[in-house]
Amino acid sequence: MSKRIDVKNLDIYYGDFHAVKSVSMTIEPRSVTAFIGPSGCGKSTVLRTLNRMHEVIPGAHVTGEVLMDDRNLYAKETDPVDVRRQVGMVFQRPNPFPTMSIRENVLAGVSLNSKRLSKSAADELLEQSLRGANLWTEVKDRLDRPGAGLSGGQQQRLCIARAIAVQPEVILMDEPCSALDPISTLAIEDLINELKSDYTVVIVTHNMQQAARVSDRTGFFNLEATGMPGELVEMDDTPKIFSNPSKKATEDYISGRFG
Ligand SMILES: Nc1ncnc2c1ncn2[C@@H]1O[C@H](COP(=O)(O)OP(=O)(O)OP(=O)(O)O)[C@@H](O)[C@H]1O
Repeated sequence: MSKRIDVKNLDIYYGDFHAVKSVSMTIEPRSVTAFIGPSGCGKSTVLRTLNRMHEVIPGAHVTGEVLMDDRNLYAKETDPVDVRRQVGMVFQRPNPFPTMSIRENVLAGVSLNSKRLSKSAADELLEQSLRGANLWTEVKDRLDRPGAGLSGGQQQRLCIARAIAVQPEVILMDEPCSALDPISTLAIEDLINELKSDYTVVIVTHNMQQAARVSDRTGFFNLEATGMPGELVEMDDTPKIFSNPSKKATEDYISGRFG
């Protein structure tokens, strides 16, 4: 598990609108990479191209390449459903399936991928995924209760357990803590730190302290003006980005001079 991603000359469009231009970067395996930058610069858009969720939007398309350990995710023969199984995603608002129990929520993706599991294999995967998401001890006595009955932070960890259950290589997180209180946020941050020993993790965050706390590498995105495409200004080791960035725009942003 855990793969490297190489993005090469990626241009991203919504119909005629050129949203992000010419992104090239490497995302290292077993590490956390954070995307930061002002609103509208394309952080979430870039994130969604890493598991081909972008193209689900009518008219949306990309040019360029996204390679996962040298396999082009946009090659003709690549099945986007398979890509999304290998590259899982966690969203801003926890989104457990409201009518499903905790158990069903965790195993939902596995059933969708039409894997038939024995009861004991399903139980094992359930426990392993919930433990991986640091939720097992809190829910082990109520696995058949609705997932929607958990607190916001627990629901987000349930969504992470659901993502882990299909055994992905990469986990994408789009502002996973923005709907959570500070205690739940810390729980998710601790979890992100643990997840990187098994997965490649990419997180979009508005919170620069969070990027500094959880990530090994940080990419700063920016756009020159409204209506212009966003671009990756620089990507480097997180301590370097926050203490001695190479570009003035990055320094202005992290020192709060704009954004
Ligand atoms: N579904 C869509 N259809 C058309 N344009 C879109 C769509 N989603 C995003 N955009 C546009 O693409 C650009 C980048 O948006 P994106 O949401 O990726 O930025 P962001 O950096 O993640 O912003 P934020 O920090 O506010 O979430 C913006 O101009 C946005 O309006």
